[in-house]
Amino acid sequence: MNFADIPLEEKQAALHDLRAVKEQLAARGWFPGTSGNLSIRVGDFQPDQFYFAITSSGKDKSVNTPEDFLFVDAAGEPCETTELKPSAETLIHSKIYRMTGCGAIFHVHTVFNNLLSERYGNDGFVPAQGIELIKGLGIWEENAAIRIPIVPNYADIPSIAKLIPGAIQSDIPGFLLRNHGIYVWGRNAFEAKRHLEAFEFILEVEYRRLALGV
Ligand SMILES: CSCCC(=O)C(=O)COP(=O)(O)O
Ligand SMILES: [Zn+2]
Repeated sequence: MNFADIPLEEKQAALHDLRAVKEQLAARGWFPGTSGNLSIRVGDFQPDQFYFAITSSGKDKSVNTPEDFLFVDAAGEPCETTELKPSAETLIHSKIYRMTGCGAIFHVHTVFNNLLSERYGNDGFVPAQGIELIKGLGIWEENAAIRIPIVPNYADIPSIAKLIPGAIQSDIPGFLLRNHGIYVWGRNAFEAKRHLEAFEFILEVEYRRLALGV
């Protein structure tokens, strides 16, 4: 399927959903200092041919403008002639889509995801157990224990993208970038947002457990 063959209504729906999620996450203060990026995939998926709408690079994600999003292909190249630049982290989104076939990917920087990725960075994962919101990740086992993967952070985004296949676990829809932020994904925007909120809740509980020594 070529980009031009994807129905206009589907593209407009993706932009509508991206704007709604951007506003909701901005209201939580999850885009400090122009950080963070969001994407939603459109059309059919093949590992080497797919398309997604993604936030433009360097924008204040807490304000709405006509230049907030653009469509790119699997290589991260804009689908249409535009002055806009896709997120600097577009290749990370592209690699996650390629590996998972998911429908939406959200990335935010928060204090809790930064602190815990630093605390557990040498272990390669943040352990979490006994938190009801683990079910928000789609894991419904009794007293589930999970390990949230941590990927080293580099200024060179292709170097990060290369490490992503090793960090993707079939049952954990996200990973931390050390001292940087969190990436989450889902079949659609609703699921990816649920995963993001669940991860952030879990990380805050684990941080506070460490702080309280409980
Ligand atoms: C200003 S934070 C550094 C860049 C970053 O990590 C980020 O999430 C935002 O980059 P983008 O190009 O998507 O605006
Ligand atoms: Zn980032």
